[in-house]
Amino acid sequence: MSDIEAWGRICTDMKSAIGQEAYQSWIDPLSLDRIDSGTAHFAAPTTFIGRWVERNYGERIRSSFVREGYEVTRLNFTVAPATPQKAAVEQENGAPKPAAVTTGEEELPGSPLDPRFTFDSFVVGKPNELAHAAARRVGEGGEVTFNPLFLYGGVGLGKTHLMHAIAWKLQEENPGFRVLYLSAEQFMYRFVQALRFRDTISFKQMFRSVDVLMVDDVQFIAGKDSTQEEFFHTFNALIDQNKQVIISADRAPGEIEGIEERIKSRLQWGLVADLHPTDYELRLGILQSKLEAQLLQHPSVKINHGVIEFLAHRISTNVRVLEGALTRLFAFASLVGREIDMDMTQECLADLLRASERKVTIEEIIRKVADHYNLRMNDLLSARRARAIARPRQVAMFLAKTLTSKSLPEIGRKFGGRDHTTVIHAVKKVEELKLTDSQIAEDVELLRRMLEA
Ligand SMILES: Nc1ncnc2c1ncn2[C@@H]1O[C@H](COP(=O)(O)OP(=O)(O)OP(=O)(O)O)[C@@H](O)[C@H]1O
Repeated sequence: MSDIEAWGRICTDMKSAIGQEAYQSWIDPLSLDRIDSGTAHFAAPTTFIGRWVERNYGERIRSSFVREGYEVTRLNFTVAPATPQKAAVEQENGAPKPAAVTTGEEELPGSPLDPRFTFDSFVVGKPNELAHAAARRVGEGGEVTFNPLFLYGGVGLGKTHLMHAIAWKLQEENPGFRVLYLSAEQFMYRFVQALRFRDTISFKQMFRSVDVLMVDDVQFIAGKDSTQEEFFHTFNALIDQNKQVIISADRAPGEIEGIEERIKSRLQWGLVADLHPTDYELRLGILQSKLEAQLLQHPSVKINHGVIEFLAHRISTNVRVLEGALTRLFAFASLVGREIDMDMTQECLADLLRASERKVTIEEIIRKVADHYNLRMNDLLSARRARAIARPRQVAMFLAKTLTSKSLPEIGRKFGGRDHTTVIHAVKKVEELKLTDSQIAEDVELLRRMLEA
């Protein structure tokens, strides 16, 4: 089955679902370019059409792709004229062309902004509160206080979401602002094109004429000397004019290898804010907000209590994976007409659950337990039998048994060369205490969460 055939079938369904007129205005002008890494890439005649389709038909298109057997979690619209074949077909059919809507944005060669990535849809928790607060401040415009704003963090933690949210907010607050958002890869592509067509003057003029420049994934220019040089000049020119620059990367400026020292140092001039890995509470908050959208889209699907908590607990890699898991569950449930329960979750997400299994080590457990009870690690490994030490040691052994796949003798060895029967006794003891001693139950739960976060 080709991607195009699948898209053809989706189009036929859409036509009957949304009506000929809406179909003609919004869906027909799109052409599917390719599907890769969970994203369906379309060419759309204008940014406006792409944005409208995302807002009004995005969920429907994504779930239609899932029904066709594709794991599509995102749609990406790039402004491009209709393909020659499509244009020819349109001419033959006399089909009306969609009205071209010109937005200020289209004059700049940036990437389209995702309409879902706004501040309203960004869930804030401890791990991302600084980055969010800084992004909000910049989004509100006004006096430039920190320049550049440098946002960094691991894969799928919300850097692009925050960048888009800033761009939306800036455009909303200052409709005349020239905000240019693009990836570092696109920056390089534009630059190489300019060199090729000997048009670097227009390139420089265009980049220096913006009010706000946002460059996503700047680590991409590592090792690309002339692009770095040009980026450096553009960056300096804008900062000199007091124009806001916002940069994102997957690590802190000082840690990006292959970038000149002078650029690294400039990148640290303003505010460097990182997005930490998500914790359980943040993941729960994000899932709850995404759940609302899924329930709206699939009103007949029911989800059992505990499933969301289970996902927040088990999938701790990145938010994109978490979102994809929820989308997949809902698509599956609506397809088979069953409610989402634990069995379905385990079965449908087996691959994701396996991949995100976090390997907790016994050393980590000993360290965390010692910290928690204000002891030294050596106390837990010692032969001392005082209750203040023996109880935490039993808790640590219990956690080692339940959170790792190590055998009882191995655990015993790690705890100062103890016998496996001591470990069995500790596990039993903590299991009993959890039922009778609420303090122990709380300690164990807290430690488990910390270790699995
Ligand atoms: N705090 C959050 N609240 C709501 N959604 C979030 C949050 N963090 C991440 N997401 C969602 O997770 C997905 C991945 O986020 P995003 O693309 O911004 O990550 P990224 O950090 O730019 O990743 P990459 O390193 O791959 O470029 C997006 O759909 C985004 O909306």
